[in-house]
Amino acid sequence: MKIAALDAARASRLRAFYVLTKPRVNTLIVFCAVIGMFLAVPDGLPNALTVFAATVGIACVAGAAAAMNCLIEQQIDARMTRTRARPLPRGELSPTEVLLFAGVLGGFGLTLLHQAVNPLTMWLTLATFVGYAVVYTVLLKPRTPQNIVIGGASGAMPPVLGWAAVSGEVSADALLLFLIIFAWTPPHFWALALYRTADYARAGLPMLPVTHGAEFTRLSVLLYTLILFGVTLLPFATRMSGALYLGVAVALGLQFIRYAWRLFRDYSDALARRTFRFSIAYLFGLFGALLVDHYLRW
Ligand code: HEM
Ligand SMILES: CC(C)=CCC/C(C)=C/CC/C(C)=C/COP(=O)(O)OP(=O)(O)O
Repeated sequence: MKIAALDAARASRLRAFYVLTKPRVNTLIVFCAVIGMFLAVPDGLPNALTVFAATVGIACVAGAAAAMNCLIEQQIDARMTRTRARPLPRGELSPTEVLLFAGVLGGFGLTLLHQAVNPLTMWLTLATFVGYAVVYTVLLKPRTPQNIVIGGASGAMPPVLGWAAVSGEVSADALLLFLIIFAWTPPHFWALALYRTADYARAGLPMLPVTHGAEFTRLSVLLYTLILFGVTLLPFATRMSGALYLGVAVALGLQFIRYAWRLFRDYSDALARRTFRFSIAYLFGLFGALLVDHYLRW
């Protein structure tokens, strides 16, 4: 009986560490990095060991960045309905444990990238970590409603990291992939912020719907969705990708614009929630199409 209770306590602590790494968000982050690795090889497949080490390394550093964000924002998280069940506000883990966990996980990831991938990828991943855990979380998020536009630069880095891991350089094509996620982030986040405005206001965070109101935010979502549509045409325009990619990008893009237009004209929290969920399926679909198109043209 006692042993069973101990096992359950250990399992729940392990689970708490896992939750700290924001595994669902980071699944898409790592997915985009892996696609970047495959697209970096003009014809053929990337080296399997490099792909494996880079994937594990980037995932570990991204998990460490998420844990640092949870550590820095524990008081804020305690005030928001969406985040108050996280391990720190619930008291499941101590701040020291979280700091150690982030240090070990991030240190392992960076060492792996340096030793088994290349130093460029390690430095770019470290810069992405600092961009999210320090520049976005500490400096921008509590200060300006443009926090996620500027901070989005670190979220847009994963395909660049993947590209650098396999090719040892950052090419113009990799920067196109960066631009796609950079333009995608505002509609992704502001759709959520629209139906979580009360949460952000309670936490004292200057998110766009809190500082500029719902209507301005809905207009901003629509404008960024249009910009995103234009940006997603660039891989085809530069011949990086072919007709299959173009077809998927246009179909997904029109659907995103439809969501954003309806959100602008006829707002409801349910629609904002659906738009947010669609934004995630959209990015999975778009990056999936880049990969399939790459190998069909090969
Ligand atoms: C500054 C940039 C970003 C901000 C502020 C942001 C914000 C958020 C927030 C607040 C959530 C809800 C998380 C939760 O309830 O636990 C979320 C969910 C999510 N985000 Fe983002 N995001 C950003 C960038 C990204 C990027 C770059 C990706 C992937 C490439 C991404 C993928 C996801 C996914 C997959 C979810 C769904 C998680 C779930 O189902 O629980 N986000 N995002
Ligand atoms: C090293 C590497 C690849 C790092 C990538 C990490 C990264 C840039 C993630 C951005 C996506 C993310 C977790 C946003 C959450 O926003 P938030 O922190 O405002 O959300 P919250 O309110 O749920 O805490």
